[in-house]
Order: sequence, then structure tokens, then C-alpha cells
Amino acid sequence: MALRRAATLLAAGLDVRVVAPAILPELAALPVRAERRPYAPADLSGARLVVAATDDAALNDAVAEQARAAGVLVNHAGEAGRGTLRFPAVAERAGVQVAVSTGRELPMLARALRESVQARLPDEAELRDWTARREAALTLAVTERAAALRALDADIRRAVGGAA
Ligand SMILES: C[C@@]1(CC(=O)O)c2cc3[nH]c(cc4nc(cc5[nH]c(cc(n2)[C@H]1CCC(=O)O)[C@@](C)(CC(=O)O)[C@@H]5CCC(=O)O)C(CC(=O)O)=C4CCC(=O)O)c(CCC(=O)O)c3CC(=O)O
Ligand SMILES: NC(=O)C1=CN([C@@H]2O[C@H](COP(=O)(O)OP(=O)(O)OC[C@H]3O[C@@H](n4cnc5c(N)ncnc54)[C@H](O)[C@@H]3O)[C@@H](O)[C@H]2O)C=CC1
Repeated sequence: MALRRAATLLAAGLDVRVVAPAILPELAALPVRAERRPYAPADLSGARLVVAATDDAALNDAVAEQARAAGVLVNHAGEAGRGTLRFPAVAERAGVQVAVSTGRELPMLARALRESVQARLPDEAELRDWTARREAALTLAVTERAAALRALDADIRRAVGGAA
């Protein structure tokens, strides 16, 4: 779990510190600060976001509680409702992102929706075309502009499989 979360947080541009007595080599090989020791409450100071992902459920509860009290965003890997942050399934293509969160623990649904959205995401060429059409429409006089934007809207909805 720590490995998956660390990869997600690094991809988001965060500085990641990992605190655990045992750290997987694949995790230690990432650009994270690895500290091989048990968690201590002082680890929360200076943190903006905390992930409690140990195999000790009572400890994850305590970390989540301490982080909440300190006003630090926290994800509880075993029981998301005890934390203040959930991790979504993310579909991404050419800069367009769609994140799916079920608001509960149903990762299979999140993944199924992510996969179905992924297949509908436009590619770079379509995005460039739509952006150019929108920019061109915005230079038109009011009536023509509205018609051009409506036509573009219909094309985009058709392309991503939405209702026209
Ligand atoms: C609450 C949440 C975490 C949070 O946000 O804090 C959570 C909780 C739990 N997941 C568990 C298991 C698995 N999770 C996955 C996969 C994903 N799990 C993800 C999200 C979330 N999982 C959040 C809710 C999301 C929502 O519903 O909206 C995804 C979307 C994103 C990500 O994690 O990166 C990613 C799919 C990414 C993708 O495909 O895009 C797999 C499959 C796999 O690993 O291949 C399994 C094994 C199969 C199974 O068990 O289903 C367990 C049991 C743990 C145990 O056994 O103890 C719990 C805890 C519990 O249920 O209590
Ligand atoms: N959200 C999700 O999708 C999933 C959540 N989980 C949950 O995540 C948690 C961890 O699961 P895994 O990563 O599979 O376990 P794991 O056993 O691979 O890793 C647990 C880590 O916790 C560390 N640890 C133990 N005591 C510690 C302490 N006192 N201080 C700091 N670190 C300590 C260990 O050194 C180890 O590195 C479990 O609570 C499990 O229920 C598990 C799988 C999927």
C-alpha cells in the first residue's frame, strides 16, 4: 500500500517521507526520504498530508486521530472513513483527468468506471481541434458564436459518448 500511495503522491509532485521499520526495496528506490523506524507522533509535524498504511489497524487509527487533531489531511488505508482523504481511480489522457470515488469502499466499481471513462477520453489531436474551434468561435459575432459553440458542444458530446 505504501508503495502505491508513494507513487501517486510523487506523481502529484509532493515530497514524500516514508517511516516504517521495514521498507520494500522498490519503495526505497523511489525518490523518497526513507526512515527505518516505527512511527512517532512527532512525524506529523510539518506534514501537509499523511497516509496511515501500516499492518497495525490500531496504529492506523491512532495516526488518523492524531493527524485529524493536528489539522493534517490523512488517509487511513484500512478504513477510509476514519481519515479525511480518499484515493480515487484516475483516468488520464493528454492532460484530461477524470477521478472516480465511490464515497465508500468499493474499489472494483471505481476501477470499472475508470476503465469505461478511459476508453472515451479524447486524444491530443481531437483536443487541439476542439480548442481551436472554440477559440475561433469566440472571435465571432454573438449569434454566429452561439451557433458555433452549440455545434462544437454537440460534436464533443458525440465524441465522448454523452447524451447530445
Ligand atoms: C477506501 C479506499 C482507499 C482510500 O481511499 O483510502 C480503498 C480501500 C480498500 N481497498 C482494498 C483492496 C483493493 N483495492 C484495490 C485497488 C484500488 N483501490 C482504490 C481505492 C480505494 N480502496 C479507496 C476506495 C475507492 C472507492 O471505492 O471509491 C483504487 C481505486 C485507487 C488506489 O488505491 O490507488 C485502486 C484501483 C485503481 C485502479 O484500478 O484505477 C484492489 C485491486 C488491486 O490492488 O489490484 C484491492 C484488492 C481487491 C479487493 O479487495 O477489492 C481494501 C481491502 C484491503 C484488505 O484486504 O485489507 C480496502 C480497505 C477496505 O475495504 O476496508
Ligand atoms: N486501500 C487499499 O486499496 C488497500 C488497503 N490495505 C490496507 O493497508 C494496510 C497495509 O497493507 P499492506 O501494505 O498490504 O501491509 P504490509 O504488511 O505490506 O506493510 C505494512 C507496513 O507497515 C509497517 N509498520 C508496521 N508497524 C509499524 C509502525 N509501528 N510504524 C511504522 N510502520 C510500521 C511495516 O514495516 C510494513 O512496512 C492494511 O491496513 C490493509 O488493510 C491493503 C490493501 C489494499
